[in-house]
Amino acid sequence: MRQVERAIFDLRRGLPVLVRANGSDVMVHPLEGCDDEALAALQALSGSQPALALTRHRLARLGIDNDAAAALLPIDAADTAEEVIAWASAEDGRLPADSRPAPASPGARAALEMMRIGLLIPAAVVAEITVERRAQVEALVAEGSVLALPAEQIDAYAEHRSHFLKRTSEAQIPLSHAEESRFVMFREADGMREHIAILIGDTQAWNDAVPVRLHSACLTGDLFGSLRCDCGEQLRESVRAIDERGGGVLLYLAQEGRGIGLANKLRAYTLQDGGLDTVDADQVLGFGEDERTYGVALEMLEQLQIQRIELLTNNPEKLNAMAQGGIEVVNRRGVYGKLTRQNQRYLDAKAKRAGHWLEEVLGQESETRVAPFKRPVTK
Ligand SMILES: Nc1nc2c(ncn2[C@@H]2O[C@H](COP(=O)(O)OP(=O)(O)OP(=O)(O)O)[C@@H](O)[C@H]2O)c(=O)[nH]1
Ligand SMILES: [Zn+2]
Repeated sequence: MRQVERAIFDLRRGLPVLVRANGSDVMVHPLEGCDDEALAALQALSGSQPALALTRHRLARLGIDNDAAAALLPIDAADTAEEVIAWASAEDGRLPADSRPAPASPGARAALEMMRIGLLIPAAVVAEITVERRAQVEALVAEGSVLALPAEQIDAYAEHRSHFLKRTSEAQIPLSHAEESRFVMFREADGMREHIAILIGDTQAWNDAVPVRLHSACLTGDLFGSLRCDCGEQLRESVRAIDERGGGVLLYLAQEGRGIGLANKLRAYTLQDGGLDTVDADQVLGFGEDERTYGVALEMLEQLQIQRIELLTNNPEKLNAMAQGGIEVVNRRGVYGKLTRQNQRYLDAKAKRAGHWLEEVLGQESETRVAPFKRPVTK
């Protein structure tokens, strides 16, 4: 596992890494930080012409239907890094007319997975190592200049990361909306992300169905009171509501920007300023409408020995994730922030495109895509 973490650190610093997959090794360079020099270096080192690995979401944005999660686009020797970056992430990015996507190799798929774990733009330039260059590349790996790792390790990492949560430390922190609160910190095994469970009230006196809020981090809203979203108000309102209901848990999850990370969320905001809604802006960057998974939340609930819950959310996906993870959700309560001039478009998109139950805030005329909450069947 440690090799994956090291690789992600190198990629985040803009360095290429070598991914070994089924006997065909590929050199991977993140799209972020890719320039003409990097393209030329990748070509020289690998002995082959690099290609661009893109997600299905980005391909859809470029007008290409792709059943698989990713595909590879050829990069011609005459193409500049600026053009390649535009294909991968510009709102008006267009492919050359003769560009045809090829199926993504296991190495390319693993490359995109690393970009996602590293919270980079999910696009990478990959180049297959030719037989002639193999010895030279292996020498670089042996001397420690290039890091190498097998594609399977990256797949396994993505699958298992939620199962290695360590309860690291805790403390009593009285909050203005809930004086009796205890912060319990959990760290993922790789040390890259930390999540916090805030235990509110006297845990011995909690109701049989524990009020639970799963709150995904939003630095801009939670901390600075951004008016672009409703997160900060939902956070404080949840703490208050949990306290009022006799105590429960707020899981503060390191899933900034629906899982795409703060850097990408800021990019997405700039795209929204150009007219796109929150879902389309993420798609331009290569992301799906919601990149979050709730394995970490389920693991935290398990470690806290919570099995029956009342969930504070307007998001049907969270209910599904809990029910599918074996948690019994006996009830749902909405949690609302104020409607503002600046967040109306965002809340509209949440209701219309992701089916969030926001009629209370937006008024009855807002059409939501899903039926009201019915008690889900649990295992
Ligand atoms: N990518 C992206 N993320 C956003 C945007 N606005 C807010 N977010 C993120 O959306 C997430 C909202 O998380 P939550 O408040 O837990 O959940 P929710 O999906 O709105 O569902 P509720 O439980 O009903 O509040 C946070 O991670 C925010 O950072 C945006 O425009 N783009
Ligand atoms: Zn927010």
